[in-house]
This record gives sequence, C-alpha cells and structure tokens, in this order.
Amino acid sequence: MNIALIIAGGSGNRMGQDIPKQFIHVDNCPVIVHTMLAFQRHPDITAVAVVCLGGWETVLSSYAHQYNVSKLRWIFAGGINGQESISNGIYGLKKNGVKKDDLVLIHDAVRPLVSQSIISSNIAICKQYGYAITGIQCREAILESDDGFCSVTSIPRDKLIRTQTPQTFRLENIINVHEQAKSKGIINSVSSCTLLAELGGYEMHIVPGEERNIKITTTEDLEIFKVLRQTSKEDWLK
Ligand SMILES: C[C@](O)(CO)[C@H](O)COP(=O)(O)O
Repeated sequence: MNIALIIAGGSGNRMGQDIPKQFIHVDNCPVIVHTMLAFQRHPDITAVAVVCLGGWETVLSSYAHQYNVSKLRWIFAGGINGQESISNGIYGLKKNGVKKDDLVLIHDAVRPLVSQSIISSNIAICKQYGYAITGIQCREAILESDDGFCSVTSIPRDKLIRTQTPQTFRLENIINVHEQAKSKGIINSVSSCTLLAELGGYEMHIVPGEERNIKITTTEDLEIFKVLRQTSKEDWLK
C-alpha cells in the first residue's frame, strides 16, 4: 500500500486569520481538500490519512464527505509540533494495521499543488533507495543573519536544496527514525528530513520538486495559489 499522510496539525499563526490556513477556502474548496484530492487522483495512492488540528476533526470529516474524498481512511490527533504530529500519524498507521513495508508519503496539508509526477517519483525513488525527499535546487544567493536585519556571511548556494513535501518512507523505517529521536531526546525537528539529518547516517535521495508546489504560509501565498491553479497544466485543477 502507498499511503498519503497529510500533516494538518498546525494552527497557522503566520497567516493571521481566524481559520487555520489549511481550512481556508480557495475557489469554493478548503485548501486541505485540494491537497487530499491531489493524492486521491493518483492511481497508486491506496489511502489517505490526515493528522488534524484538535477540534477540527468533525469539520474535516464532513468536508471529505462533501467533496467525495473517498480515499480518506484515518484521522489522527495533531501534536504540539511537526515532529509530534508526524509521530502521531505513523504510530496511528501502525496501530491500524498498516504493514511495515508499506510506503508513507508524508505531506504538508498546505501544499495543494503537489503534482501527480512528484507523487509518482516519490513512490519510485522510495522503492528503489528507501528514503525519498522532494527538493529543489536553490537559485537565490543566501545570506546568514542572526536578527534578520544585518548579515556578514553568505552561504554558497551550489549545494543547497530547498526541501518540499512529500517526504516518503517505508513505515518501519520512519518509525525506527522516531524511536531513535525519542531515545536521543530530539523533540522539535522541523521535518522528517531534518530529523534524519540530525540523527545522521541516512542517504536521502532527492526527488525533483517544483516551484509551483508551494507551501501556503501567508495571505500572499493564498493569492499565488489562486493564480497557479488557473494556469495549471493539470486539467482537473480548473
Ligand atoms: C516539511 C517542509 O514543508 C519542508 O519544506 C517544512 O519544513 C514544513 O514546515 P512547517 O514548519 O510545517 O511550516
């Protein structure tokens, strides 16, 4: 089985809206539903699971029903940060009988423009190498700053990869990573790939990402999302 595990545990403070960003409507459909439908449409995705912000589970279920997200099978409780939310999701899958060799595509709820080809490549690369991380070459010059106002250092961009999601693992492997993190007291890693990097010793194979696979963080991103939907090559988006 290939399971999309969508992480929607965040409250979206940076958006400055009353509604968490994953539940904001764009073109009459909540962002998280756009995201679930992207996975639902992929023929190799067996099921969708969502790690949901507390108090929004019923809303999510009724949206899934309303928009016919028939592959949504599990909703798990969100954690206090990304690492804990992912952990809740993978242990939830294990408890619900997902097999250790099954693939888990961990994806941000607020990346609704993930393409069918990124999903296909994640599955293929994970099957071949064990760990698939979507990423995109850094094109900008990068400065390092402690306060955001002043910098005296730049970081060479040639080797820098900006990570996106999905980040894909066999269930057994990602559970093992979280077990190790627990035993080492690592509790606040920002993503699965940063956790693997902190633990060390993992070869994370990069799946080419896309600029349009944006993470909706600010109200400006919402505007960008609307425009990108209209100019998409993927017909079902329009
Ligand atoms: C996983 C991620 O999208 C990789 O770019 C990113 O780290 C998620 O960050 P957030 O803190 O959940 O917004």
